[in-house]
Amino acid sequence: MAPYRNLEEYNIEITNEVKDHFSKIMDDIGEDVTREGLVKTPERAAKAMLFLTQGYKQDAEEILKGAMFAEDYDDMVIIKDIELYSLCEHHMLPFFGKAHVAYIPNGHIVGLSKIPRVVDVFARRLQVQERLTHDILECINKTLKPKGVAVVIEAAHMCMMMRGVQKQNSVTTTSGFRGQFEKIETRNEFLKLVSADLS
Ligand SMILES: Nc1nc2c(ncn2[C@@H]2O[C@H](COP(=O)(O)OP(=O)(O)OP(=O)(O)O)[C@@H](O)[C@H]2O)c(=O)[nH]1
Ligand SMILES: [Zn+2]
Repeated sequence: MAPYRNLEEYNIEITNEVKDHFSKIMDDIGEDVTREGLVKTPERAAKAMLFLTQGYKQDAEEILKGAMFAEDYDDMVIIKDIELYSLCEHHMLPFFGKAHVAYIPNGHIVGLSKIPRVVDVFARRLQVQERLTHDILECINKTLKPKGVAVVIEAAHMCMMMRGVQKQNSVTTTSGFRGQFEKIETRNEFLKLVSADLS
């Protein structure tokens, strides 16, 4: 399913239900939901929440299968610095950062844009960073069946910044490696290329 772009793509019934819930929350926190600036806010918030969680309606394997091409190339392919925005499942506050994904083809390469699309399918759900990392890793491993796949995510969590422990500069790094990336030399080559500034 394509990302939401305009009104018609939102299911009216679900949008209205989520809108009513937001209206109730705003009332519960002490706002006057009838004041001018807030009249459309429950609907906007409902659409924003549905946009940010649209990954539940999308099929990452289908996205990859849609652009797999037979090719002999069997060296490392790295797509780095893929920006991501997700919502932590504990507080439903954003966490955001970058994903670095690599794979070593095994007869098939995949359209490059499909890797960031897969990242988004899993990021646009309620997540923990660890599961997000593994969801991306396992999807590529299962669908593309490469010789190896690696995923590293670096992210900052708003629930640790705006509230709770209130640490502004901590970054969480998670990683997963399958196949040839389980060998230390391959993994190190990937990590070296990801941290290199090529500009
Ligand atoms: N492992 C992991 N933890 C996360 C992630 N996002 C948020 N958390 C943590 O989830 C934990 C939930 O802990 P609880 O003690 O149940 O919640 P809390 O009382 O709001 O905790 P504080 O954030 O410490 O105030 C917190 O430690 C969060 O930092 C994530 O992606 N991965
Ligand atoms: Zn959280």
